[in-house]
Amino acid sequence: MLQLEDLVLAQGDFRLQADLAVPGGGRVAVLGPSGGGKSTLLAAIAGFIAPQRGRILWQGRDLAPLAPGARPVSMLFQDGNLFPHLTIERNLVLALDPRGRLTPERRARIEAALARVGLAGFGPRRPSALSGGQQSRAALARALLSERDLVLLDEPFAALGPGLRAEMLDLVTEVLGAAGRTILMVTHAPDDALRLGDLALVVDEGRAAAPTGVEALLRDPPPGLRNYLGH
Ligand SMILES: Nc1ncnc2c1ncn2[C@@H]1O[C@H](COP(=O)(O)OP(=O)(O)OP(=O)(O)O)[C@@H](O)[C@H]1O
Repeated sequence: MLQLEDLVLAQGDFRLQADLAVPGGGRVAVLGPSGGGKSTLLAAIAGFIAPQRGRILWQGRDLAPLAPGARPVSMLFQDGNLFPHLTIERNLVLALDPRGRLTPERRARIEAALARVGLAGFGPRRPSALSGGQQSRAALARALLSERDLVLLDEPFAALGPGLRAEMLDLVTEVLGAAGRTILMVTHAPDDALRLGDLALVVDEGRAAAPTGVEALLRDPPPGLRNYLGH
């Protein structure tokens, strides 16, 4: 379980409060208007922003003393998930060894992860030789390899067309969901929220609300979300 206990985050004049829990293995869409604080929330969980107050706990353990790299968190952004000068294989080995040393055993694990996301044989290529969708798949393979319990996705597929986005979300559910990962994904698209899983949380007016059922939330959205969704 991920617990945000009496949390207050600050970015300049902006303040965000959260007091909520996400069940282990949950797949949660993070919804809310632009500038509401969705990225701020994820950045704090990943350890890029220190809370002003409160605690972030994973399985009862306070994450405060842990630097971002030591947290049980892997993060996917819209861009910049892969180092452009490294092959896919070299990018992926970083999930297994921070110094990037390839061994036959690591090579085999990388190839298996690539096959899992439909990229068998792509290891020797550089990211620039992959399409946008393939790059997203490679980033997912890295998250799978890293074996970190919490996966935070900040609009990772926003640049992809609707068909490809749906495919990637199914892959997230199939590959990371099946591995028991707890997933928080920022999205602006209600369809994506429904596709990801059964929970959603709203970040609006300085507060991150507790996760609730995504279908009920979208059927009867709170006022801030209603305006944002154009209801
Ligand atoms: N480094 C910073 N310094 C000062 N203010 C910041 C900083 N980063 C973000 N903010 C402010 O914090 C607020 C929340 O931003 P955040 O990026 O978390 O929102 P968001 O919900 O992810 O928005 P979007 O959907 O547009 O990506 C905004 O008002 C933003 O201007």
